[in-house]
Amino acid sequence: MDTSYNQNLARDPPFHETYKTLISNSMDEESRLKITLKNDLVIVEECELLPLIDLSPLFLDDIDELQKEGCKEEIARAAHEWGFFQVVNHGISRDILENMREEQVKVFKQPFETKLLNFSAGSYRWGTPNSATSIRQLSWSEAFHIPSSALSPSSSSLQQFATEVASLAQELAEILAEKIMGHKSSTYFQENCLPSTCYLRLNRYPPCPIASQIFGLMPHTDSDFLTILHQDQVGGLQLEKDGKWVAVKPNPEALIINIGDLFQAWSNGYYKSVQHCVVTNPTKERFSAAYFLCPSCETVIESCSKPSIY
Ligand SMILES: O=C(O)CCC(=O)C(=O)O
Ligand SMILES: [Fe+2]
Repeated sequence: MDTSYNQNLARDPPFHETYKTLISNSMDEESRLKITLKNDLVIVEECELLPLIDLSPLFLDDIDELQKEGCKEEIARAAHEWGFFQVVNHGISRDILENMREEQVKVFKQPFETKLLNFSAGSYRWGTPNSATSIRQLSWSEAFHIPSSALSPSSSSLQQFATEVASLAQELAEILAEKIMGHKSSTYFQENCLPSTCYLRLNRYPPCPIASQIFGLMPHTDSDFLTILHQDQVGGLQLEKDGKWVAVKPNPEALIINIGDLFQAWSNGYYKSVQHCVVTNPTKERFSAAYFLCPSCETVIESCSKPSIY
């Protein structure tokens, strides 16, 4: 066995050992039924259609109002029709993104035992809680879940990323609110989504030897207002569109935005919180970082129009 393999073993969570029974049961089941994950919903080719929005009109001073409004309209339309979109010229520099990723890789390179020390504090998780009864309920990934306010200056590139991405999230949320309320909105998101309630999730998806059968991250919707995601170039993110899984093609210049359950409720169903998942890769590890715009538990969320469907 070579050294790099040993190093990987030391840092990877013990998926195989822990889920031995579920994995071997599923192997038997697969050979009997010839099923794979991909049979659940039809997969279309990597999606070129996912809206890609140039945000530069929002940040340029010498741009006319019409162009700004056009950009805001595009954002609202994508949130309504897809619940997911990509943005370029988002104002977060390549340096900040690269430094954040470098720091993220270091955090995950720690030995598994060291990462586990954060487990009880709730900031580290791997796999899926013991409740899984089938291999399809497992996630082949590990993650750090960090409230923005807990980022220490020693993790300055993570902090810098969180600060920049937080202000982009606020800006997008205000635009979405403005478009649905029909007037410039207030400071609602600034007041209710504070650094202590918003958080950063760093995800790592180790290569998976049984990639066709197991999710990297099970299908779910996000429960926040909106999420901003930065993924690497490996790919694996899929979202549900018209009853199909659509693969999101990585774009090195883009950040991915998705609407969460709270915005869906707040907008009375106008903006869509869409199911998404991550599929595993047999040979490559994958990293992503997500910022979740969340209010405090006391915030009352009411639909902005009546009759409310929630
Ligand atoms: O890793 C990804 O691409 C998606 C992550 C995600 O959906 C999440 O952390 O909620
Ligand atoms: Fe998600």
